[in-house]
Amino acid sequence: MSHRQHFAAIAPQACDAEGVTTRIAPASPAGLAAQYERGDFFFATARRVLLAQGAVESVTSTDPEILADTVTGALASGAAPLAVGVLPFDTSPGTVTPGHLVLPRAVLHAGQGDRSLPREVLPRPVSVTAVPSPERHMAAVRDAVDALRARGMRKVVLARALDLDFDEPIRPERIVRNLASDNPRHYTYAAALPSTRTLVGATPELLLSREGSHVVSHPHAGSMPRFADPVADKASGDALLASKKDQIEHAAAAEAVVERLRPFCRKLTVPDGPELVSTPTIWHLRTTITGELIDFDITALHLAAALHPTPAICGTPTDAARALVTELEPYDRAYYAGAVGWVDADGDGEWAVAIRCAEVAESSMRLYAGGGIVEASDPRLELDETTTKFQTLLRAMGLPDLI
Ligand SMILES: C=C(O[C@@H]1C=C(C(=O)O)C=C[C@H]1O)C(=O)O
Repeated sequence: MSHRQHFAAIAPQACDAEGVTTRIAPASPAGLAAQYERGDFFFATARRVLLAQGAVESVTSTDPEILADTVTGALASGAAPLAVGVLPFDTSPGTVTPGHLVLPRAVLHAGQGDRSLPREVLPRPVSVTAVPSPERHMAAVRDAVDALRARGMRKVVLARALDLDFDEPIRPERIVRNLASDNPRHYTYAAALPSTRTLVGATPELLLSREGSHVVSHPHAGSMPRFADPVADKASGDALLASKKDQIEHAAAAEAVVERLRPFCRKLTVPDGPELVSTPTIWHLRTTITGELIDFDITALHLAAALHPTPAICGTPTDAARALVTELEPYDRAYYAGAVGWVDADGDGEWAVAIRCAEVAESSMRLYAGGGIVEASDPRLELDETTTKFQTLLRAMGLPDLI
């Protein structure tokens, strides 16, 4: 039986009888972070902050093309100035996890500015479970390397999860506020999922932005840890730039983004090689790809759906890598390594890669972290890389020493 729905479910929301979105006067970035509540959509970038509340309509489909077309139609009717939401990791035929967008009841914007708020305190978990165990993850990396060779594949991205249980409710608001002040140059996000869970995270990686005819994507791939000692820190960044293994891993991601953008663009600008960038916890290789669109009817959401999943979070070739992820990871990624963002009635929008994140339930949460595996990958270093990647969330929760 196919789980694919060849339609999008459009649900008018009963609580919003008037079906009109209110735009509220510009607020301060810190003010919007302070206002965010579970159930809202929050998206903070280096340039602006968006807070969307309530829903006049929601659009849900397992087919990303149908989702994008349906959202475009709903926005054209003028019900709301923009739509916000998530795409799952698996958007292939047969996926069980739908993309989900809402046309919000209220949209609040803020421009650049200070967004630091008093540090929020979160509880300590009563139990921590690694899924799979660190040993099993290293074994999966070894299996992945064997499979890459046996199947003639270039790269696969393997992730692991961390399940935390608490003896009191978790307030995602607090995590979001800490993430937003820790990561002012990146994309801090919170999105209500079709389950009652909330996806929260702070990612450095832009899948796609569209502003008029101008499109930008910056795939990240290749990672090394940051260090408190400036000499060790610089050496780690330099080692990343010089690492052949990481350059190979990166090239797979950058080349795929260029290939997938090419049919949509009359001009594409691609630098000769990647640059070194950092988050507070990790160094990355990044390529910034810019283009000029041929057809203005292609929205940011259509483009994001066409690019996703990139080899930065899946692998190369895509279908074989996705199948290997399903074979080797003992859980369904759901929205981890999906995309999160917004699209407006002009087709403009921003979609970030949904990594460095957690799915937050009532009193439990699951954190995810993955890394690209190529033939030269070392299982121990890959395990350490995922440990470093968990730090974005763990620091925001005041738990830097948890694992
Ligand atoms: C998959 C993740 O990160 C991705 C994998 C990277 C890598 O393998 O070097 C780098 C950046 C991200 O595209 C993650 O953080 O979970």
